Amino acid sequence: MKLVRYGPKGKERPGLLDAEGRLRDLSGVVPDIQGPVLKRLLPRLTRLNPTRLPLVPGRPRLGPCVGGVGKFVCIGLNYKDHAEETGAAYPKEPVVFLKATSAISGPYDPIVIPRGSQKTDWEVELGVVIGRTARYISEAEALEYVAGYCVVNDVSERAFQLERGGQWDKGKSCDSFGPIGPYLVTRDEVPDPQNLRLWLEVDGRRYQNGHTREMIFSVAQLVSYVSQFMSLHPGDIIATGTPAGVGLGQKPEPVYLRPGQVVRLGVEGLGEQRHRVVAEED
Ligand SMILES: NC(=O)N[C@@H](O)C(=O)O
Repeated sequence: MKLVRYGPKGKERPGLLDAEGRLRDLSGVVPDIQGPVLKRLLPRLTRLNPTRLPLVPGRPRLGPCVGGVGKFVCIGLNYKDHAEETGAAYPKEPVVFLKATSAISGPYDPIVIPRGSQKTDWEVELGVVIGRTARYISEAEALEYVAGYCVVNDVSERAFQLERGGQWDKGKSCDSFGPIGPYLVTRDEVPDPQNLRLWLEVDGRRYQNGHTREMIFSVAQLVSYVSQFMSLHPGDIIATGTPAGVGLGQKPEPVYLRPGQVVRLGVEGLGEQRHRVVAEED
């Protein structure tokens, strides 16, 4: 099932795409697609007949595919080719950092270049949405705690991240730096999260072309690993790292986003995002 949230920013309603790709309203079934609701909704989905749900007229904006996200956990350097392009050593254990949830935006919302930024960059990633509270879980059971998957762009300001001291979070958390969606694709539709192509283009030029089989730490390993350090709750998201081809890694010189450019990215079976790049208004 492809779950969506549609409508104006901050007033999104729950919906789903039916077999013909038409948008249906889910608000008679659940108030939103988020944490505790997600936990209740998932078992009911198999019994739901989408053709009985009201069709949504027009083409409303799609918002972030999960609302009220409690934690946006990110994994760094999880693809060898990306670690190499940034000159970093391969991690011996997953590199974990947090992106502020205020960075979350919709799949077609603009990417806003923050004030003072010269180095705003892109990162296509497979996003994992947690469906059940996970604490000290094993790798073998980890995928049972996953509600589904979505496309994530881990937008990053490299100077804020790498040149301004401290940890990475400052360069990862600016408003609009966490587009998620268009869909939350439920786990039953993604039999193997390690078998998905992922790609990203800027103005039609393909920069990233990766595959989740190249991850250093698999989705199951990551969910289990993170759960050893913090409890994961329904609606929490783990962004699983990016393959090679980010702007920072371009040769002979890095390439960064400029206002007016268009970024498109996708993960096989999970849909595509499209963002216009704009400057922050003073
Ligand atoms: N370099 C960097 O920020 N990397 C990551 O976020 C990543 O590997 O996904």
